Amino acid sequence: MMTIKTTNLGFPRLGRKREWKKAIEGYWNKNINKEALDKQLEVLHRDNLKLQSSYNLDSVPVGDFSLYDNLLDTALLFNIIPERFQGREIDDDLLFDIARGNKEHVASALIKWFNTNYHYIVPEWDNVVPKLNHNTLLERYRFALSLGINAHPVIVGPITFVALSKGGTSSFEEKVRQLIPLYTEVFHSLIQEGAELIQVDEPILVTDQAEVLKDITHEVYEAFNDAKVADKLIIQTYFEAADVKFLNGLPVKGLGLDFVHDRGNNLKQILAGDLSGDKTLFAGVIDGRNVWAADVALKQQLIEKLSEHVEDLYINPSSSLLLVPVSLEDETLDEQIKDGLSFATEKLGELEALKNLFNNNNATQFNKLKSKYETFQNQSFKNLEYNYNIPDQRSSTFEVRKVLQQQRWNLPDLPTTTIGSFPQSKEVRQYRADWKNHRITDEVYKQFLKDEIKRWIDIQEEIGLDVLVHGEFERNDMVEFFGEKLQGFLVTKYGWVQSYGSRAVKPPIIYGDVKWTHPLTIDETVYAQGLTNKPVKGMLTGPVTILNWSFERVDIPREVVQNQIALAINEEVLALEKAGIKIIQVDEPALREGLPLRSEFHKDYLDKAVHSFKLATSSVADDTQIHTHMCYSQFGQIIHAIYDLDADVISIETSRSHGDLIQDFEDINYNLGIGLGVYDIHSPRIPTEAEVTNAIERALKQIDRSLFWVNPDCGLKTRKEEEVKEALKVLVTSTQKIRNQ
Ligand SMILES: CN1c2c(nc(N)[nH]c2=O)NC[C@@H]1CNc1ccc(C(=O)N[C@@H](CCC(=O)N[C@@H](CCC(=O)N[C@@H](CCC(=O)O)C(=O)O)C(=O)O)C(=O)O)cc1
Ligand SMILES: N[C@@H](CCS)C(=O)O
Ligand SMILES: [Zn+2]
Repeated sequence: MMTIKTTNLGFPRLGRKREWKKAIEGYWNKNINKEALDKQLEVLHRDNLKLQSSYNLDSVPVGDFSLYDNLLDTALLFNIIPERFQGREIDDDLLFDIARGNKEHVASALIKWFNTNYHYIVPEWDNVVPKLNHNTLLERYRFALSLGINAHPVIVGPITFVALSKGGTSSFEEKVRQLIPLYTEVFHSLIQEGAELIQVDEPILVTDQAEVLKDITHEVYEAFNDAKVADKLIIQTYFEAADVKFLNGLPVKGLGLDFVHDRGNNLKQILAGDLSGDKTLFAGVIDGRNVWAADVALKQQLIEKLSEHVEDLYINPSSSLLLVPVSLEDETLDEQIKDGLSFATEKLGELEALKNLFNNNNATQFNKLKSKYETFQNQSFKNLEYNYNIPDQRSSTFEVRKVLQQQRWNLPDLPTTTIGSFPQSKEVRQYRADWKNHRITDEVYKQFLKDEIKRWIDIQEEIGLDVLVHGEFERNDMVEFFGEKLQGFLVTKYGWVQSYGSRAVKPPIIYGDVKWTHPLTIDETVYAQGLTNKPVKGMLTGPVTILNWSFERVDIPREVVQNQIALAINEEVLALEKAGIKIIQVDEPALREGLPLRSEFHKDYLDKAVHSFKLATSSVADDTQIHTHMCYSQFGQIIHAIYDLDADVISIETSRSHGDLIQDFEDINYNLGIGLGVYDIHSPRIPTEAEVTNAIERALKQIDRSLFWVNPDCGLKTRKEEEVKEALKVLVTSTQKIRNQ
């Protein structure tokens, strides 16, 4: 049996107690200076490297640590600076301004990293002059060497970098060609410093785009070969299967393939002999984006199979561990469930156990993990039940429902509303933290929530909105909150995962059958409704989003879990309706994110998503109005599925995409209620009346006026109270003026 080696593709930068977030926000808020920030981050970076190294990895990744986002780091390295920020010194303050915007300029766009809930900063090519700036990757590599750690640099590859960029007049190929000498220079510098492996992330090569990118991919890696750097490069892919034969034809040292999310297709190609003997394989055998302990016995078999076809084998997580929490160590979870879990640190332990089994014939760790896995599996958390006898179709058509709903509410022309959340102020978060830590009683916390709801109902009435919301003050997050209340979920204390910049989420863990056992949102919603004669919209998160933003079990079909969640949400929808709440919004902002990276799998995904949304929402009476909301979405590919949801009203983010998105809806003759986001909530900037009026009027040229609603792009939880009040006043005033015309 050959010797195997272990490595990693990236580690969470947040820190066990979110030290990274606290340091960076401390600097932004001017609580610490740059020197202190650098010092704190250096400690965290060093600890991350040392921790990984302590698991006997043959190589530890370096370059994954960042002050905000890796794609942004690469953009700065190659001087791809947005035009409006050009001319400034290339330093960390520039990096933060590009990521967050400043008084003068808007930030660069944030987009989901493939099918994950992590967001990267989109590089902008307008009027850029690519060149090599300060070589931060070399600096980070030297840092690892100075700690005596055997490390390999990680960088996003040129094909993926350009594919995820926007702007500029040059073609895709021209942009890539401009980058070749710059990448080459960086690779040279690293090799000179002693790098034996360089991990070049090219996840774009597992998507539908891979086919048309073959020629340029070939050209780039041949050029690296001519420059004598390719023999150190590993082309790293993840999240889907790659075309192994094609990648094998590139003159590089090795390939990184995902053997967890590849639907078996990477393995098939390896077994078919598509990888030649001179290539090193970096096999992603441990799930890098879920929290379940590996079935080590199964992994042992997988490694055995691979080793029969590969001469030089590394095993590693299937993707960067950025997508999972840092460590289980601080969690006080039910031991039975804890046995079944594995966060980033524990995953490194799984790799070490497998390595010791194969190389040293030492099965001690392996047997321990195997027995834990079996203990967890033998528990009866799941019965896979989801029998149901409820409709997945509204009983009447939209035309009939619309008349009945209008009779009930008599809403004005162009009704105004918001998306659900109001500011999660420091005070709101502090009250919740105090309540969770038993520093205040349930009564005090509940009274605070009531006061906050009342204050915001009054504000909404004063501003003149038509459909009000209670504000979501009782929620830490739109998914974690439901995870806390539904059976079958558990929530962690420190299981944070970076979502964008310094913002993190704590995805709940679905460990068993999901069930609704008691009302989730009734108290707050009914209380809010009792304070006003205007309708208050109930506010729920939909099954597709709850599933996507949780860690789901991998041994239960997704469809089963999704439908179990749908049934639970359906119970809540009916409970709200029974309590007199007849407008109910079921948010699905993650519907687009979960779309498979290969179009051949889209239909199956979308059919199941639509079915579960309809299970959750179709049981209501005709005159109950179902809303849904989506944001961060590129709608083109999923527009038909959105129509099929048959929601009475959809509110969507549009302000950043201007007219394009409205066109998508017009193209399919979308004929249901539609609320267009008329201003960008990610920016503290207050929109002008002219901007909002213009957004509404432009949309009304394409959308039937009787179907049209006016709302912000998304929830307002990250904004300050004054910003929200001012912006909503502008929204209502602009709408009223258009009504009166
Ligand atoms: C719509 N978005 C969401 C996504 N995914 C989700 N699961 N949820 C989403 O809403 N994906 C796409 C986008 C991403 N957008 C965001 C927006 C905002 C955040 C965010 O603000 N995250 C917060 C953490 C929020 C939270 O859960 N807070 C808890 C705990 C608060 C806390 O830190 N408490 C302190 C003590 C109190 C204090 O002093 O402040 C502590 O425990 O130490 C709560 O409110 O109870 C963030 O800060 O990162 C994320 C994604
Ligand atoms: N109702 C949620 C949706 C966010 S996507 C909110 O308003 O925050
Ligand atoms: Zn949203």
